[in-house]
Amino acid sequence: MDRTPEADDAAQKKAAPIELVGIRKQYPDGTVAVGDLSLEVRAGELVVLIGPSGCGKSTVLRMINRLIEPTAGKILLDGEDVTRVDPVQLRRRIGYVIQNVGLFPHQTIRTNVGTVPRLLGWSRAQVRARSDELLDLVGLDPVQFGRRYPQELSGGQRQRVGVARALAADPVVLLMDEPFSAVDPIVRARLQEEFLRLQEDVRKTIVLVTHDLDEAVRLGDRIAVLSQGGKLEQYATPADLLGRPASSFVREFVGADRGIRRLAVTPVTRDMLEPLSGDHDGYPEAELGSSLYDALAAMLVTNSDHALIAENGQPVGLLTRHRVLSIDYPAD
Ligand SMILES: Nc1ncnc2c1ncn2[C@@H]1O[C@H](COP(=O)(O)OP(=O)(O)OP(=O)(O)O)[C@@H](O)[C@H]1O
Repeated sequence: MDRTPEADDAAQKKAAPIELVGIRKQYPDGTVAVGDLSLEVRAGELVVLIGPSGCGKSTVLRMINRLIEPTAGKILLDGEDVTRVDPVQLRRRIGYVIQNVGLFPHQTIRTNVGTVPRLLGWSRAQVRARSDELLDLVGLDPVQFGRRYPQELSGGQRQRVGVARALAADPVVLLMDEPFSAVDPIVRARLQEEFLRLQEDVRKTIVLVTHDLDEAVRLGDRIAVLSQGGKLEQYATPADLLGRPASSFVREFVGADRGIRRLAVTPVTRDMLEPLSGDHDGYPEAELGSSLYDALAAMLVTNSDHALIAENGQPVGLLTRHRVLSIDYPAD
């Protein structure tokens, strides 16, 4: 989507940066869930926390909105130390979406979405207008769904209501803990797509926890890989993480099929192309900037060794199957 710098500025003001400085969480029984973690998340950035079960991902997330109090360290939201802010006030600025959504079963969808605006003392008319606007934004018709109860919705629809509710008071940060894991893989892929489009519009600062590397690669601007005790193993863009794992832990974590995953985050660029020559009838087409994965898939489906690459509909060169399969892997 094209955005003017002014529109970007306006959007950015609705999001705030987060900085974790040496945070630690030791539970009363002595378990060190997070030892010493520092991480900065830029305003409007979507950062994914990933790592093996029990490595401290949820603990980190819940320290940001103070559902869990850190044992040491600082968490700065827009430069302000969150431990000095009243937790209730803080949570109104931070949307929180969890796996099973946690909708109130005896309230209608519209009432569920309006929860925080109501707490903030908005008028009935304002709350209703905002709820309907949000339902629309997440692709649910307010007329059709507004008066239903949560159990009258599918899992995927409930998940969208959870996102709408978290966005209702226009928070500066959205925390999401396994938001899409309760739905089947097809619905999940659709929700992820819709969510990315939504993020284009709202540009919140988002910290999302997942177990699913494909989800991390698809959604994250940057991915933080954690190991036990909340140790930060690598913090990088999806392409960097897959292309240059920083340690043997990360290499193992991203798995043997990282090459294929990497194709999905590497765009077709001009320097990969061979000049146009002769007859290219029958070659599959792909756009410059589309992923190598999509270009390769088109070649495989048509059993062709070449794809015709176009920019704005105009052919600009040829990509070969060999070139796709020989993208560089910097020495690990
Ligand atoms: N209240 C508690 N008391 C003691 N230990 C706890 C408590 N809550 C969590 N832990 C421990 O802290 C560690 C981190 O837990 P956390 O839930 O943050 O991990 P996670 O990475 O989100 O795990 P998962 O992916 O399985 O959800 C785990 O070893 C967990 O057993």
